Amino acid sequence: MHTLDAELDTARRIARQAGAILLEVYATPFAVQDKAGGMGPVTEADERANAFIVEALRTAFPSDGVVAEESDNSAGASRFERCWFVDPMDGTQEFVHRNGEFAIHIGLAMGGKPALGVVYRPVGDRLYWGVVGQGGFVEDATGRRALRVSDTTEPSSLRLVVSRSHRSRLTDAVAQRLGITHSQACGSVGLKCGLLAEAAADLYLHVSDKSYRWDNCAPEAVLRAAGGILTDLGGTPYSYDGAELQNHRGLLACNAAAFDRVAPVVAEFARESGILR
Ligand SMILES: Nc1ncnc2c1ncn2[C@@H]1O[C@H](COP(=O)(O)O)[C@@H](OP(=O)(O)O)[C@H]1O
Ligand SMILES: [Mg+2]
Repeated sequence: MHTLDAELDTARRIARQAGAILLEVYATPFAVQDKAGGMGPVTEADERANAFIVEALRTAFPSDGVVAEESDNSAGASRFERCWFVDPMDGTQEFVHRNGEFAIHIGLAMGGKPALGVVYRPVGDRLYWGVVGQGGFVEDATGRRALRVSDTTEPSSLRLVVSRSHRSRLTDAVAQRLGITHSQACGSVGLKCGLLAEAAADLYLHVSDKSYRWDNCAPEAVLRAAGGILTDLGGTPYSYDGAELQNHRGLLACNAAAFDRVAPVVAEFARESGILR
């Protein structure tokens, strides 16, 4: 079997280099613009990191597809056997609020499934990576540790993590239905999945249709490498072949031990709320 060692080394190197670009801009009084279509804020940092990562991936892997948040993805209707999904800065709102909770996502999907993911938090120099089926690691100044999700099975005992800036009323309602009492907020889809992958949280819910495959490809690969699961709110995995980019059906990320008890409750809630039809 192909090991993906070269892909992993390259993605980790590119993520760290892109992190340096984000930090360079973070140290300046950067301007913030609103993207068209309610797509949220964007800064010079998102755009510079996007251009750098896309160019580096195209040079290293010229025959792969590359879909990136700040690129023109209008060719997205084509399907790729191998496709990179890049979020040059996930958690732009947190970058703007200067709380450090933003990350670079570089994920590789093969045959529409996440195969490899790198999630890098420049503030704190924290790098998560994983290859599905082969495990994953987190590395920071304190060292390198293997990733493994928690084994809590009881839904009401799960530690929920939710968006800091895009928390919805619906997220609180579904948490209440599960009987959850413990929740924390954190910016970035990748950093939330990282918390699950290192067993610092057990469940993540994103109850909106306003996320895209670059938000979840690398996070899903890291989480699956650690033994976790990421699906839409109906419990169905997303396909990452490039044909559809918007996550119309929200996000559910969970440890494997509780997934079968959590997913039906979340799906029923999502159907009642009209998020799933
Ligand atoms: N109004 C909204 N409601 C829900 N999610 C939104 C949103 N606007 C943007 N998002 C998505 O939420 C992602 C960040 O997740 P979080 O809120 O968990 O930090 C954003 O990624 P970007 O910051 O890369 O644009 C974006 O895809
Ligand atoms: Mg994002």
